[in-house]
Amino acid sequence: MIEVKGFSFTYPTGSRPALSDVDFEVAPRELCAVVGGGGAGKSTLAGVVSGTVPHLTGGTARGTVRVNCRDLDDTPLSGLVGEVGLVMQNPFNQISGARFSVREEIAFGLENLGVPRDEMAARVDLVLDDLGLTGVRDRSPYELSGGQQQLLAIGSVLVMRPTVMVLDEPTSQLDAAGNALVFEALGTLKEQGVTVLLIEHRMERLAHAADRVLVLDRGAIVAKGTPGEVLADERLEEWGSHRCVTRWLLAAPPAGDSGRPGSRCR
Ligand SMILES: Nc1ncnc2c1ncn2[C@@H]1O[C@H](COP(=O)(O)OP(=O)(O)OP(=O)(O)O)[C@@H](O)[C@H]1O
Repeated sequence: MIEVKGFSFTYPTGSRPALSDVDFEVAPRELCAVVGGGGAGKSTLAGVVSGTVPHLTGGTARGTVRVNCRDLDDTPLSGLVGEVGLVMQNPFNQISGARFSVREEIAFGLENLGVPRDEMAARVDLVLDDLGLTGVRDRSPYELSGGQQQLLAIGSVLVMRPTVMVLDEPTSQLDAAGNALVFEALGTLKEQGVTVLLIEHRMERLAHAADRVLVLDRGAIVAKGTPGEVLADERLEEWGSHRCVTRWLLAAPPAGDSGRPGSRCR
């Protein structure tokens, strides 16, 4: 579960806040998409929820960010391993380069944590199966397509069993086939109970994939709601995002939209 309340942040060299008074929650098993134009604050928000901002960047922050009821202000980055996973734009940059096969690459993080060999093998096989990578398990990560490499990046995070995953434009470097693979994987994450924050500038797939959509503009949330509500908003273009009005796009409400699942912190 992600809870962000009254959060503002300015980079050390920033002349204005990158995020201003941001408020939202994402419940367990929910996929919340964040859209907005260039410089709206999307990647900064991804960094905030994954704990790198302001821990690694410095800067001035106000407000609270809690993940699974833990205040990130008081939690060192090492304390988030296994709790929050981050997947970035370019899958190529996320491959360690230290392992020869897909299977070994997925096992890499578990090896570093000293997870026993049998458990590690079982967890890796499960992730390979969940993401449809079993057929390429013995291949070099560098022989995979862009979409498969992004699945590998997702798998390397998923194997750590995070309860929250943040994906910062995971499809921006991929072709249509790669896009489809990643969006399919997002469904798998949700099925496994992962809370997902997806930064995405392309709207096409959000109508069916997201439970909630937030629109950021110059650091502030200017709209939030179901995909049907937000993607049909005439102001989207003003905010630097393209409006999606085609009937087929909004025809089917996303699964689970009738009520928000999940729990609250006490
Ligand atoms: N490391 C940094 N130091 C100073 N300012 C930064 C830094 N990173 C981002 N900014 C500024 O913070 C604001 C928000 O940037 P951010 O990258 O979060 O937006 P974005 O919505 O992800 O944009 P894009 O879609 O272009 O990647 C921008 O004004 C940007 O110039």
